[in-house]
Amino acid sequence: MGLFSEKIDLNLPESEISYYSNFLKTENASAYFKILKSKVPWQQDKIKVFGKTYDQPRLTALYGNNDKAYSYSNIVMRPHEFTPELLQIKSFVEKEAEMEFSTCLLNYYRNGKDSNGWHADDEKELGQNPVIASISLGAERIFHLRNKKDKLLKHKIVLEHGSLLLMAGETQHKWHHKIAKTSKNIGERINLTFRIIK
Ligand SMILES: O=C(O)CCC(=O)C(=O)O
Ligand SMILES: [Fe+2]
Repeated sequence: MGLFSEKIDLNLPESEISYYSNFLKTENASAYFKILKSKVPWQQDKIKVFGKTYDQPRLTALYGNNDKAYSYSNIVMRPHEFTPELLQIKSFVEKEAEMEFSTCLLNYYRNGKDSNGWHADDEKELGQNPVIASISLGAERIFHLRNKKDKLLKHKIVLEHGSLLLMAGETQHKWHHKIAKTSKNIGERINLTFRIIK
């Protein structure tokens, strides 16, 4: 893990969110990016919006230590077996979060046009008050948070290469989050979100 990793608590109401820049050393983060980009069987899912079918604006993959599927927005994902690199990252994250995860959902944002719309990770198979641990590799993207009840209550944070974002407590019940599209000419990004699927 990075020598200068520093924990920042976001201190937003109705949430428990902390951010660690340089959670992974830059060179390790770059090596993970490269190997995951080439090794992961990235899949293109379809989403349905008002009855029309579109390509989801990013590629994804699911890894898990059980065979439990993960379903969200009409997509059912089946897990692959963890690879050595993912198990290594998982163990770093577990040490910081002081808990074990069963599953990792990976997102591959090919450029600034790829995105992840407003949502909460509140599916019932994630359990009550799920802890979500999110590692960012590659291009920086802005992570937007918006309170579900008070939509004027918003926050944003830049997710840097090698960073860790931890969301816990009632965050998923009270807040939505998204990765917005950007017209900036930016590179690719891989995101890993560790979860427990029951
Ligand atoms: O790419 C990110 O940082 C967020 C991913 C996310 O919210 C999700 O997969 O549920
Ligand atoms: Fe999410």
